[in-house]
Amino acid sequence: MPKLNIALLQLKTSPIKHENFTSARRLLTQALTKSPNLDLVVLPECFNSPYSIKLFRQYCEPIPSGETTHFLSNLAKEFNVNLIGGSYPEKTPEGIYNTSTVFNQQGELIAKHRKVHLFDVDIPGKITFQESKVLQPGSKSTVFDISSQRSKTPFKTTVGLGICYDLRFPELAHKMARQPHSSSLLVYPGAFNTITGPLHWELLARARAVDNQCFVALCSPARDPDAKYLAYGHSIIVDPVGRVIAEAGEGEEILTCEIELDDVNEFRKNVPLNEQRRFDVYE
Ligand SMILES: NC(=O)CC(=O)C(=O)O
Repeated sequence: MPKLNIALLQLKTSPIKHENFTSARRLLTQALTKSPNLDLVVLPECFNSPYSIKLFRQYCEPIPSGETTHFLSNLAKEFNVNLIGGSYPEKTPEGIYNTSTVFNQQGELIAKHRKVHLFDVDIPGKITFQESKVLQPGSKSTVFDISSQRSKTPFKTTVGLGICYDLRFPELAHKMARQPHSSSLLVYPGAFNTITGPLHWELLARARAVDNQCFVALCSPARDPDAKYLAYGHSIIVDPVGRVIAEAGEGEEILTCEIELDDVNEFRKNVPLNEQRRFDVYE
């Protein structure tokens, strides 16, 4: 039975970029001490800086030539682990993107996702956030294959990747999880907040898992009570049936879980939604 061992590193971000690198390395070291068979490690959205419209410009860097990409690539290679580098602001000639990079065990950049749906909301008296004031939206869905030689049960599987607000859009998840990609796991580095987190974080993770009959993993930054933006925390992993199989609290934490990849095919066989869809009716 192929099993994927995953760790979500719910780290507390600092305004000092290098402190975030130190935290990522420290948590990864602890995670591997606890679970030496880790196949995939995930960092949170905006792991190298505070999540702030005012700061994206200050922290942005080119990918792959910037220091954060170098740091992540070296980390993946040094620890011999597949790594989803949360997200960080990417500087390009056409503007800034909120971008997630993925590295294999050799430290090679194997995928890059630019947040497609920008977090533009206004809930009066509660939260106003307008990513589009500073960021450009990505225009592609992202899937990639990972394999692992670390695991006791070597495997190859397809993973879909979104960032935070992307989670609210079932169409993007469907695209990543249906044929021809058939992702068995959808990963979203995400920084929901203390307003929308309690309302929708778990609900959306479970909804995307049930819709697509796959595992869903959301990796949040830890909550920092002194920060302007209060991240929700509660990094979470949901199985293809929609059950929460691991959940963190609010503070800095490493969430690890063993994912039985065969559960995806089994549940898709038992409840064959993919064969039963009626696109003739929906279109
Ligand atoms: N921060 C986000 O991109 C999304 C979010 O907080 C929400 O959808 O709620």
